Amino acid sequence: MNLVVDIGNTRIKQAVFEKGKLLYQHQFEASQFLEKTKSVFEVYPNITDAIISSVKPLQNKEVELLSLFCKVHVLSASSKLPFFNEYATPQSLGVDRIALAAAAHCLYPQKEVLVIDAGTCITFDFVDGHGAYLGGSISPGMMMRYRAMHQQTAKLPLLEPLETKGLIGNTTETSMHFGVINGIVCEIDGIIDRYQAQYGYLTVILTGGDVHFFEKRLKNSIFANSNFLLEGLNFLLEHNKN
Ligand SMILES: Nc1ncnc2c1ncn2[C@@H]1O[C@H](COP(=O)(O)OP(=O)(O)O)[C@@H](O)[C@H]1O
Ligand SMILES: CC(C)(COP(=O)(O)O)[C@@H](O)C(=O)NCCC(=O)O
Repeated sequence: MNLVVDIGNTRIKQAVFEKGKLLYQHQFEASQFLEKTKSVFEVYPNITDAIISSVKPLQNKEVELLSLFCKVHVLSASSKLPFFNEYATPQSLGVDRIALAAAAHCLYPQKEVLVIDAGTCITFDFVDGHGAYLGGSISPGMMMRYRAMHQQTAKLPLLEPLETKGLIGNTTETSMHFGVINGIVCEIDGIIDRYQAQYGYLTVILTGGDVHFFEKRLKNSIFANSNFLLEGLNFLLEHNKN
């Protein structure tokens, strides 16, 4: 059994896989790492290997704790990859984006795949049909847009995201909600259109914590998969076992 751990900028995601099948997945805050790690090994004592991917500086104690229970692979620019990494600065590429590219390549071999991760940031990552990861783009995520408008203006309130629909906001709140939500929807559809104009038919995956906000609002057809990154980590763990 494998344990995969994805430390994102907002939350930690943890999952257990057996023979490629996801048995369990859970999300929690960074402060709960110790407690959640101990409890996953209590429930799944047959975990033999783990992979940890962190977009934040990794604390030694996190790796040390996992190493008490099983063999641990820390995902980095030096890990063995199942795809060709053509990012011009591979050392600076986010390890979460490496995992997304691995899932794209392993789940959709010989296809052009665009992965959109709506998390703390919104990332676009493209893998071509020859198994080459070309890169993509990074833009502010949904919560970041709400927080930035509040923090960098005198009058705009800090709003919680709202699953509302409309075009013309006639209050401060609806203007902000429509600006954030419609802005992201148009951005995602517009970027998909541009990739399609360049590459023809694409498989498009939408993942990340905010997937539910956007999956039904897009004009392009996409596959929503909240566990895509975790699946990519499981492929990378298998690929890096000796
Ligand atoms: N319980 C939750 N705690 C924090 N964020 C949540 C929660 N549920 C949904 N979200 C949304 O998920 C987003 C983070 O997505 P996620 O993919 O977990 O990010 P990251 O991988 O960058 O940590 C937040 O911006 C927020 O809008
Ligand atoms: C772009 C990111 C901040 C996204 O992080 P997330 O929103 O998934 O927490 C992360 O992948 C990162 O720190 N990347 C480093 C820069 C790069 O990928 O080129």
